[in-house]
Amino acid sequence: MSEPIPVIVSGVSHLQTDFTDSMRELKQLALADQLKPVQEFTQMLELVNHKTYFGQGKVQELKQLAQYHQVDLILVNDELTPAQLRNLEKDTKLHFLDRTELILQVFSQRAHSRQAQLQVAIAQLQYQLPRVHPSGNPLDQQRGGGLANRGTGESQLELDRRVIKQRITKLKHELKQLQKALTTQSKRRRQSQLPQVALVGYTNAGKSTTLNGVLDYTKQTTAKQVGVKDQLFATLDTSVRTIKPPAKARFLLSDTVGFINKLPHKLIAAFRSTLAEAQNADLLVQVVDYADANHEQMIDVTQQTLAEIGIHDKPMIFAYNKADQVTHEPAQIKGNTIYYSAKRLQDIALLIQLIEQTLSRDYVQIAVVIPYACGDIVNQIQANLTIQEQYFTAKGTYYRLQVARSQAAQLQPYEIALTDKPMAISSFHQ
Ligand SMILES: Nc1nc2c(ncn2[C@@H]2O[C@H](COP(=O)(O)OP(=O)(O)OP(=O)(O)O)[C@@H](O)[C@H]2O)c(=O)[nH]1
Ligand SMILES: [Mg+2]
Repeated sequence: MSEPIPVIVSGVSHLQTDFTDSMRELKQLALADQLKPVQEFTQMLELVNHKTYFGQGKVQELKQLAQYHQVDLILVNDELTPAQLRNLEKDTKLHFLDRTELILQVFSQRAHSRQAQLQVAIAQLQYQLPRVHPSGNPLDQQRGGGLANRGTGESQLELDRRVIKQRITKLKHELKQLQKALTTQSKRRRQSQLPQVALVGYTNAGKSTTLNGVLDYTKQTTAKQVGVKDQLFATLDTSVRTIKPPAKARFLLSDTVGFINKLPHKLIAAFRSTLAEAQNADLLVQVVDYADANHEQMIDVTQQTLAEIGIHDKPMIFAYNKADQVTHEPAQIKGNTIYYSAKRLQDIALLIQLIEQTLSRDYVQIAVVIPYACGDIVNQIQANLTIQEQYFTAKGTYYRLQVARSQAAQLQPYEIALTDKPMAISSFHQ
């Protein structure tokens, strides 16, 4: 691997209380992008300078500091406007990467599936579009993989913009095709009649570790474990696993992309479909890094981001993870909240119990008659649902079932009244 590029991490403090944490997070993002922060540079301003972000004098100071440290890449803790970016690069001959572009770069390095790659590429091109400019700064050629500014004047600029727009259209088209196929998969999962539970939360909270813990606890050694890393945005794709707790009803558990403060809006929009599993879920488990002093703000960011992608009013369990770093007490459940460690199997057992309890609160009893021609549905019921009674009738198989409300809705075409018990036949011949 090549040497990490040294960078100065900079930002304007608007006198907000979480500025230090936000700068710390910017450094973690830098590390996640294989950059090496060597110096911090901050300015206290009520409002950022609309032309140069920092005040004019401060920009010269930054230039000297960069020379001193022999650094030519500066990270900025906010999203710069196209004009601020252009002026800063012109005035200093340095290269600037703002928080948005940095997050986009980290995402683009981590994106493995074609869907994630397309989503990030579209967000990156949309970010670049208003920022292409004929500055003549050779560093600009690094931005956008050589696609963007070549600095040969207006016509080249227009050409670049057109090329970017065409690429966006092409990628969006490809994404749409791909999503059609993925929607079919997700629909099939919904038809599996299993309740869907999604792990959501701030990046690095321990969502993937929790999913792996649940797989370990339920001894599902054949189900694939998901990647875990002490790094921001280790997970970019949604993974779904069927959980089979011994002697209990099964459910689907999905691991999703983590959130972060000031997550670029374009990226949120792009990831809407990746988060479809969370949108369709019957229950969300918000994993929180209890050991992080800033965890309350992380919960706020998660709630806001969920609202932005249209997820409101879903039943939610608050899962305060990494309790091992906070207390020696064993896991505890208080209402819809659990304090646990994803690394302790006995804690995972308690989490599964809370999930089951919460899901079963929403359970109903129904009776259905499934025609003999609908073998698929019979298989799904036999494999996944809690069957209380079952026998053959002249019209099909009778089942009395204990199911989540969402599952009941899917079986509605076959539903009969619980009091209405059709006559049994001893066997059937097709
Ligand atoms: N001490 C301790 N560390 C934990 C616990 N759970 C997770 N971790 C660590 O926290 C780090 C992040 O865990 P992940 O499971 O990758 O977190 P994530 O929420 O999936 O993160 P993203 O995919 O980046 O959003 C890893 O280094 C884990 O080993 C825990 O209960 N206790
Ligand atoms: Mg993860």
